[in-house]
Amino acid sequence: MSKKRSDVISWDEFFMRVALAASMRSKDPNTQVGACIADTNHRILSVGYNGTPSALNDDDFPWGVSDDPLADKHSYVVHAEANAVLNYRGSLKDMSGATVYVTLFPCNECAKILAQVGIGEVVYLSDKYDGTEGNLISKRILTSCGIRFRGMELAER
Ligand SMILES: Nc1ccn([C@H]2C[C@H](O)[C@@H](COP(=O)(O)O)O2)c(=O)n1
Ligand SMILES: [Zn+2]
Repeated sequence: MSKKRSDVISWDEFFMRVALAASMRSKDPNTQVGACIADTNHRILSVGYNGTPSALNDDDFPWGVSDDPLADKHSYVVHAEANAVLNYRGSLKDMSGATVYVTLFPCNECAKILAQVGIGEVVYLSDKYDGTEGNLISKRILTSCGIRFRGMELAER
């Protein structure tokens, strides 16, 4: 009788790879972000990536950055974490204590949304905006709300 496989990927790696796969759907030429929300029973609740609202034709909107808010992508893009929360079709109560796996550390706006739906933990791959104003505010929000956060790395496969 053959033995079961023991070298399976961890839950952390599995959910982060789902988030990474979601990020590959992003049309943003500079920063592609994916998020995967998993509950305490290791079930995926929702997935999202950064993009314009689905009712909006993303060919008609800017993908660059500008001093003019009308011509700046940030004015039109919904963040990956926000989309993951908004895409969920179940009861928001299910998100209580859930973990969000995100390829980029959440901004302060997303931190508020994650706090409001009761997310318990944030696991992130990159923190490339570490130390910026928004990043510091985000960390203050998460810490004050008792939301744990930790970085992780993905091995090359
Ligand atoms: N936690 C985050 C942070 C940013 N995003 C999105 C918003 C933009 O599409 C892009 C950031 O663009 P950049 O300023 O780096 O050119 O990433 C997100 O979805 N989640
Ligand atoms: Zn955000």
